[in-house]
Amino acid sequence: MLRDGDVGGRPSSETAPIVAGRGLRRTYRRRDGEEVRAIDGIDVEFGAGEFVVLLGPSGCGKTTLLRCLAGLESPDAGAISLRGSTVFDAEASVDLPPEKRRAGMMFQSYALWPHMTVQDNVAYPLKVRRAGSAEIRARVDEVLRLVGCAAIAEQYPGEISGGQQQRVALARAVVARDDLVLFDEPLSNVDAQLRETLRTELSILQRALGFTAVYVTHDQSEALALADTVIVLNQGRIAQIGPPADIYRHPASAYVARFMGPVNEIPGRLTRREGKDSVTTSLGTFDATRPLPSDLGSDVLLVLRPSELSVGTVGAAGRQVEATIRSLQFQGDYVEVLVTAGQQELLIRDRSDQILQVGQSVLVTLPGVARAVVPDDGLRPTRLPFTDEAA
Ligand SMILES: Nc1ncnc2c1ncn2[C@@H]1O[C@H](COP(=O)(O)OP(=O)(O)OP(=O)(O)O)[C@@H](O)[C@H]1O
Repeated sequence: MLRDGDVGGRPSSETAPIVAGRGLRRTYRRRDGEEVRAIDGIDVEFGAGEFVVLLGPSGCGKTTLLRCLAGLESPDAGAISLRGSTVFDAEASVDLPPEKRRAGMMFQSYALWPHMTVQDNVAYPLKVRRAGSAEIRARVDEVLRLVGCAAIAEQYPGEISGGQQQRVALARAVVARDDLVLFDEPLSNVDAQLRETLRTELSILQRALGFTAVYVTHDQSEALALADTVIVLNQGRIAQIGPPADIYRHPASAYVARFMGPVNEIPGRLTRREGKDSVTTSLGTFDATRPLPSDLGSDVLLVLRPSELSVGTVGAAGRQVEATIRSLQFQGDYVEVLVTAGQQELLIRDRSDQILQVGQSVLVTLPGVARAVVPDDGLRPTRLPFTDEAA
């Protein structure tokens, strides 16, 4: 009964992806007349039960893409089909409204209605779809139990905590049991600790109910924690798409590497030894763990995460270089150590309990191989902490 809406031109198919978008483009004209391509030729395909995170800095087009899928925004070009049925096609002038796309939504801007109780808020999407009252009651009870809010069903939003409000909003987004739920930074207004709790709960709920989730965030740790597939956007285009571990360990560009967390970027040149791609840097030559897409002799950056380096572990596997400690910052679980090795600054996450001092000469152990190598874009990160303090 909840699923029999008219959803568009072509018949749905069992094997079709839940979401397929091709050639999506959306241009805005600013007040000053300048055109902004918020999304610029995007192709995507999401399967059943997949958790997809759209990730990138402010203004990269995440929200525009999500709103196009939701039907809240119309692309200028391209086509979108949901479950094999066309819901948008610029050429054929198909553009179904949001209520005909059968997608749950949890958007920052979709706050709970203050004049309705928790259970009425959650029941709303079912009422819009004209579900029967017994069905509504059963669904609302079930989903409020799932998000741990059964006891506050009769309260108004103003009478419950921020965390409870988020859980109720989540309940409202999933109550219709749509196989697609869209999230736009749903946790950005809650404090860090609660955000982690809520994202764990969301992840469990998504696996339990099995819907496809498309989730917008600019928080890379949220993306790594939640996603089956991360799509990193850069100026309206896809910079990289893949499982979180792949994107983190094998970034395709310096842009992606930097966005996924602190990095050491060691400039080098692509070389080959004994038939293997390698990178020659001021700290030595490192064999690549996989063939590199760049040409022999081209300028590249060897990308090393601070946790891949260690301080003072003589005899450890890998390559050791002499360095001087420039700065130390205690972070609880680890100490962030900034060293210089020749002209190269290196940031290290040291998890040992050793006593270190600024100015101390140490051996730093680097991995023996190059796992992440990207074309050198000529930019250098400004995010290394302590850089100003380093002598
Ligand atoms: N209604 C609009 N009118 C003009 N420009 C817009 C409009 N909406 C978005 N833009 C522009 O389109 C680009 C992409 O915006 P979008 O909101 O999709 O980015 P985002 O990655 O979601 O950013 P944020 O994380 O800040 O929400 C930005 O340059 C933005 O300024």
